[in-house]
Amino acid sequence: MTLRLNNISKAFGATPVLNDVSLEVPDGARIALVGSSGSGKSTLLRLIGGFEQPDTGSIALDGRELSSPHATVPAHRRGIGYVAQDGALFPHLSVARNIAFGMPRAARRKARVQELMELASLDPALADRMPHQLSGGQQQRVALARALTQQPKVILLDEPFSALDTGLRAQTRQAVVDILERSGVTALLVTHDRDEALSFGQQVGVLAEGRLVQVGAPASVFDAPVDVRVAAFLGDVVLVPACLTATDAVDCVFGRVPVRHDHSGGADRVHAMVRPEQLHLARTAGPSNATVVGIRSTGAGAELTLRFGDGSSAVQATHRVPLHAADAYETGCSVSVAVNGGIVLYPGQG
Ligand SMILES: Nc1ncnc2c1ncn2[C@@H]1O[C@H](COP(=O)(O)OP(=O)(O)OP(=O)(O)O)[C@@H](O)[C@H]1O
Repeated sequence: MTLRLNNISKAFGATPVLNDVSLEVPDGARIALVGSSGSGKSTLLRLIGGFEQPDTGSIALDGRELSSPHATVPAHRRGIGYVAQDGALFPHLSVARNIAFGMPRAARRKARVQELMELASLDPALADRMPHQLSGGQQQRVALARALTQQPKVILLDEPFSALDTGLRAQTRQAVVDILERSGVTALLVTHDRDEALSFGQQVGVLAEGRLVQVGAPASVFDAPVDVRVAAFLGDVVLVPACLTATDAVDCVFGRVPVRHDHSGGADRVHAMVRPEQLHLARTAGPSNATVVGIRSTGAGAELTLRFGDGSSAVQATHRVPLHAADAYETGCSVSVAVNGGIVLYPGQG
């Protein structure tokens, strides 16, 4: 069931919230939309779910228009399931009754509830528990099982893991991905957590101030962000002034480095972006291009603050090293830093 958003815009009063958003979610795909707080993520889900109407544009599911300037299909007729941030289970109903609640009365069979609990990797022994007797991760899986009872064509997940602590969040996310995969349902997740977005699905979309600024496979969006803002939103960045040579390479503080993606638009001044994970460090008594100006223990290792260049053009970056390698460095020491892989080029400031 392909979900298609065409040129969706939405304002609340005079405040524009979504601006010309188009997106195609292919049948059975999982897509994560990531954006900072207030970027319009929940509003977009609410439009797809039918809880709000777009000002312009249309939403269609497998060619059937759900929202358009001419017609609107009410929320309960869209075949779209919704899982909220806190799961929103009925506190006075057991797990089994929470799940059965979403089923048509005639279909409320114990076997079907058990089937859904199994699909959601929920121990059958939990069937009679009340929501407050479950962990946060179990509550989210019950919420997902309940959303699946109506056999929706699409499931919308609104920051479903944000209330969980770090370990449980990753574990529950993987469980939910497995459940969605088994059920084959098309899923759209919104989150402000970049790691969550990058590990959820086949595609990730970045929302910034109501615009969908980039959509693609997680690795390609992480590797070739369209601008510095998207780059910094999805991961740590090191941005250094660079000089474009004639041979698809730049000269910068790291020496001559190949260009992997050029988003500079032919600007006179350019900046090279690398991820700190690409840096390769070696302590040196010979020629160096950086100085260690700070060392901070992170438990599992150390985070080095490096300064490249000098005076007004100095750039600072942090780089993590494992525990066994941390002893090789001290504040003030010189290091030679090389870049693994190429750089991404953006217009420079000024
Ligand atoms: N019903 C409403 N009436 C007026 N303004 C609204 C309404 N719903 C959302 N907004 C505004 O629209 C903007 C986008 O809100 P939205 O909840 O979609 O953002 P979000 O990206 O999901 O943020 P968060 O991550 O904080 O939940 C915000 O400025 C919000 O205040």
